[in-house]
Amino acid sequence: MSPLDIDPTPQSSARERVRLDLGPQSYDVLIGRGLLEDPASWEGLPNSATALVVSNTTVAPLYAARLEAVLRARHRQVLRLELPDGESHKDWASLNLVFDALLAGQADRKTVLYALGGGVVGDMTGFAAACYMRGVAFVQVPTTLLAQVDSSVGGKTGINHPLGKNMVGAFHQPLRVVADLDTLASLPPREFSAGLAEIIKYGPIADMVFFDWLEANIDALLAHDDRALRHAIRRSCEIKAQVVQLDERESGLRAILNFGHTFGHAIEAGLGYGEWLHGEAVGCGMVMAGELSVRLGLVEAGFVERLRRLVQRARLPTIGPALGTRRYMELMQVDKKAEAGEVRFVVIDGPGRARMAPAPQALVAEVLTACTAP
Ligand SMILES: NC(=O)c1ccc[n+]([C@@H]2O[C@H](COP(=O)([O-])OP(=O)(O)OC[C@H]3O[C@@H](n4cnc5c(N)ncnc54)[C@H](O)[C@@H]3O)[C@@H](O)[C@H]2O)c1
Ligand SMILES: O=C(O)C(=O)C[C@@H](O)[C@H](O)[C@H](O)COP(=O)(O)O
Ligand SMILES: [Zn+2]
Repeated sequence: MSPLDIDPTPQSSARERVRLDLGPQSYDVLIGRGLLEDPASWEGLPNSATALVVSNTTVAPLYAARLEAVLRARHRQVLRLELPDGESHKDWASLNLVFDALLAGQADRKTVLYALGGGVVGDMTGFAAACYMRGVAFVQVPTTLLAQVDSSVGGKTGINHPLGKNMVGAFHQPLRVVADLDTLASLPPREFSAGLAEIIKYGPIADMVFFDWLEANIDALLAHDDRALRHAIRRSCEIKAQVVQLDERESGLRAILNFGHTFGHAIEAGLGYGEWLHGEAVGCGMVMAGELSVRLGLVEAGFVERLRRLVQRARLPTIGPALGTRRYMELMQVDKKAEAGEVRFVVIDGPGRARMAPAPQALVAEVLTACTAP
């Protein structure tokens, strides 16, 4: 059997560990089953007086009690906050609810926040932790596939602005990431597919062996095959860790993790946050950015066909909404990678390699015409 094939063995209880080497801010990403209730997952974290579990109205009823039970052995006071669910609530109002809960609970500088949920909860909790008393510690407990392979790792935190995605935020690394695969059992299929988009992303930008593996195993992933899931999550975290270690604050290289996001964020903001999931917008955005790379003469059309096919097999859209070319252009101006008014895209510079590049407006317009609904 090739090492890339999946052996249909029963679910394993083994835990895996990916290390993010960031000097004094280094931390582990733990990946496995039963991690929420396992005291070993939390060993070594501070035993401060207060812990605040930040979750939302969907995830808290499913998993907060399990996490709190184990945290009660470590913290005298374990508080819980259930935020409203959804991308449209990744805003100042929700952020303020976190500060309200911290102040009402007399949280001090040693308080630890636990972000229990998907990327929305994780990004907001991290940002609240970065701000409260000018910075307290937090732990990521991701419960979506997308959060386990991407958002919980790397320390980007923040909220949306009506005019642009993640426009207000901070870099603030967690103390640890505890990714319990058991939580994925309750994840709706559409959300699972959204997570696959960020997994697929790592192939074209960094690892074509992984891309080949994804082509061979996308159906196993959709079926929640344990070995496939573990491999995909671990490899995604390894690649993200390598990139973040080299360029934590995105002065250059880290921008490759934004492949598909210039188009994708425009879709999310243009529709009003929440109509398309972040992963859906990124899946479609990667195909658009791939098409742009072809038009810039950087990669063969055949490669983008492979990417499009994989995105489709992951049950993600590849045709963007009909916002109109001018509106797309306006929305993309707000992208954080733009410099002096010039939008820069992450392009594929040959399979498995990415970089940032400006692009002539005419080519971007061509891509939008080819890849959006009439
Ligand atoms: N910080 C980063 O590096 C980074 C990276 C990628 C994405 N993001 C951000 O992450 C967000 C998207 O994250 P997401 O896809 O996790 O969305 P999300 O946080 O909105 O979660 C998706 C949905 O699944 C529900 N849910 C979560 N866990 C569940 C579970 N185990 N069972 C059942 N339902 C569950 C949530 O309540 C929500 O309704 C976006 O805001 C995006 O900008 C950040
Ligand atoms: O970690 C990163 O760096 C990423 O770009 C990961 C992205 O998947 C993620 O969506 C991130 O939040 C986008 O960052 P932004 O700076 O473009 O808002
Ligand atoms: Zn993303």
